[in-house]
Amino acid sequence: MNDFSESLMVHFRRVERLKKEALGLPGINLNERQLYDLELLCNRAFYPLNGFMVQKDYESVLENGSLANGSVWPMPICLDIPESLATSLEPGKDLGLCDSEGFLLAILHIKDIWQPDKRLEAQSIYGTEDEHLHPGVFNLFNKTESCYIGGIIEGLHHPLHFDFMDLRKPPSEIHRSFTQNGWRNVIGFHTEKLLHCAHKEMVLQAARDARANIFLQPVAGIPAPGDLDHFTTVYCYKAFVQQFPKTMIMLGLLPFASRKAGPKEAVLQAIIKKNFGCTHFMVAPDQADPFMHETGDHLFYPPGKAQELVKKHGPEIGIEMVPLDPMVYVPGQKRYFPRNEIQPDMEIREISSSELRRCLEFDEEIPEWFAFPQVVAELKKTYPPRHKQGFTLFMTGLSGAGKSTLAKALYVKFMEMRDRPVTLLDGDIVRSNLSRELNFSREHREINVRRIGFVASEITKNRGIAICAPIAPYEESRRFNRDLISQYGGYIEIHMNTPFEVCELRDRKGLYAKAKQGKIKGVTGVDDPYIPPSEAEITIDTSNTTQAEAAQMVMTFLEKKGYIKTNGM
Ligand SMILES: Nc1ncnc2c1ncn2[C@@H]1O[C@H](COP(=O)(O)OS(=O)(=O)O)[C@@H](OP(=O)(O)O)[C@H]1O
Ligand SMILES: Nc1ncnc2c1ncn2[C@@H]1O[C@H](COP(=O)(O)OP(=O)(O)O)[C@@H](O)[C@H]1O
Repeated sequence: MNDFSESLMVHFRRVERLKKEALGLPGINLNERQLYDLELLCNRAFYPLNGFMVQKDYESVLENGSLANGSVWPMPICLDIPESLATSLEPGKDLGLCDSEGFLLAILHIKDIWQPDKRLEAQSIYGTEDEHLHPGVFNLFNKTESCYIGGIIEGLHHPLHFDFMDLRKPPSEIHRSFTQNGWRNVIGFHTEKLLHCAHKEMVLQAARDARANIFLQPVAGIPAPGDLDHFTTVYCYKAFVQQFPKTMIMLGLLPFASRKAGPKEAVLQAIIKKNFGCTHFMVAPDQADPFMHETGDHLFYPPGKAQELVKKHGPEIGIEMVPLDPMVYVPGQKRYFPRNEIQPDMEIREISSSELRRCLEFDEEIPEWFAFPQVVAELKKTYPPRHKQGFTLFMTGLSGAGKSTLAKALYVKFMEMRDRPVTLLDGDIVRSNLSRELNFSREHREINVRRIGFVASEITKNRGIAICAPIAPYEESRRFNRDLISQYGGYIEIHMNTPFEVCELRDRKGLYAKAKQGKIKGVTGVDDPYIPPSEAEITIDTSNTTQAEAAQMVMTFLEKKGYIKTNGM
């Protein structure tokens, strides 16, 4: 047996022994954030940490920005557990750490269990206790359990990933590749943004100044609402890397749960980059700011603070800070300039991320000075122009307001267009198929409406047209659906605000008559409320609008917003 197979055997025996030991252990299924932390603890990206923090390290981090032994460490890496579990555990015992399906990944040898002072933590790490001002504080107060548990970890398996395995190499392998390639100076570039032409100039400038190669390490972590899916971003990064000479740059993904703690998080990123073998670390003025996608006036931390703090701790960590100076395009000279070198008389060009998204949605050209065509091609696969995206028409209103009639008219129009699959989710159809067991209580109506929203979101995601026509009397479930569906395509709420008296007169199903006679209770508009939508895209009163006019109003809206092209209709 050679050395390699022998060490593999030792590893398998250890895993088998630990698995047996773990059979009788209490266990906990980790959430996404905890899994990312565990992965970086196990693969040594968080070196010198060898487990979730113990109490004295945690307190020292909050007080001094270092571990109890004095080595720089800016933020807690703690495992939070509910109090009910904490009271059943004790130091000296073990806890199994599992993924969301209960698959055992590691064993924690418990050293400490304590209740943290979250206000103190918020103030020390984020610089505020106001959860409305900072998403990291919001998560700490609302999405973090009340007890922390610390101790050394013995890893059995790495958390499972099925995507981009070639880009998920651990620090030891990446470090080895640098050495094999003969790279002595390597600049780590940690990013969560899409990268375009100006970024290439910034990276080239930094590489020239430091005579270094580049390790581009985008974050594969927990997406914020409105973020692109990470499949698209990774393909964009691959396309970006192709713009450099092959021997200059290497791409790797970092499984990392960002806390958006600005300067302190930038120091943590610097430690991680050092552990991957980088000698330099590129830091943006707004690095890890919770509002880094926005303009300078909206940032939470003072611009440049992250660069300052990394520079200060760089010598101790063993990594040199390289400032990433934002560049802008000057069309008069057909080149990029650092923003701080722009003179008042120089004309500059920029495209914000929302502007870029708008250009993609309306199929407008994206200038080559801004983005590489290969990156744009990847973005276009995810953001097809609006007329190729899916969308949901969500009609809401009293029974008899004209929802089904309009829904059917539109269904026929879209079927005639034949460019996207169309699904009609009328209130009655849903009630007799998806929601047969539900009644008309508030709770059941909310479930019913959310179910419709879920189905519509799947249809929209797959680029179809969903036409929904429930009463949907409450704002909560309508808002829930709006937020869910708009992630995948268009969401257009149509308020059918036909007056109650008109609906009552129509009473095609005899619903109102039965309510009047006291035969049924909880009828919307009679003895159950209808809360009108506050932000409907279209409002239609069918007491003074014909069926054809109502359909035309919707089609005109869709055309104006780019969701349909009506030539030939
Ligand atoms: N108590 C009560 N209140 C309101 N409506 C009632 C009730 N009982 C039965 N119906 C009939 O059920 C049809 C579908 O209702 P929805 O599923 O759209 O309602 S909800 O969105 O869940 O509130 C709805 O269909 P439409 O007339 O097409 O709106 C009603 O005719
Ligand atoms: N734009 C309209 N103008 C006149 N009558 C309408 C219009 N839309 C619907 N109606 C009539 O109102 C009644 C109820 O319409 P329906 O579409 O079934 O309402 P809902 O689905 O909101 O309960 C039907 O008899 C229908 O013919």
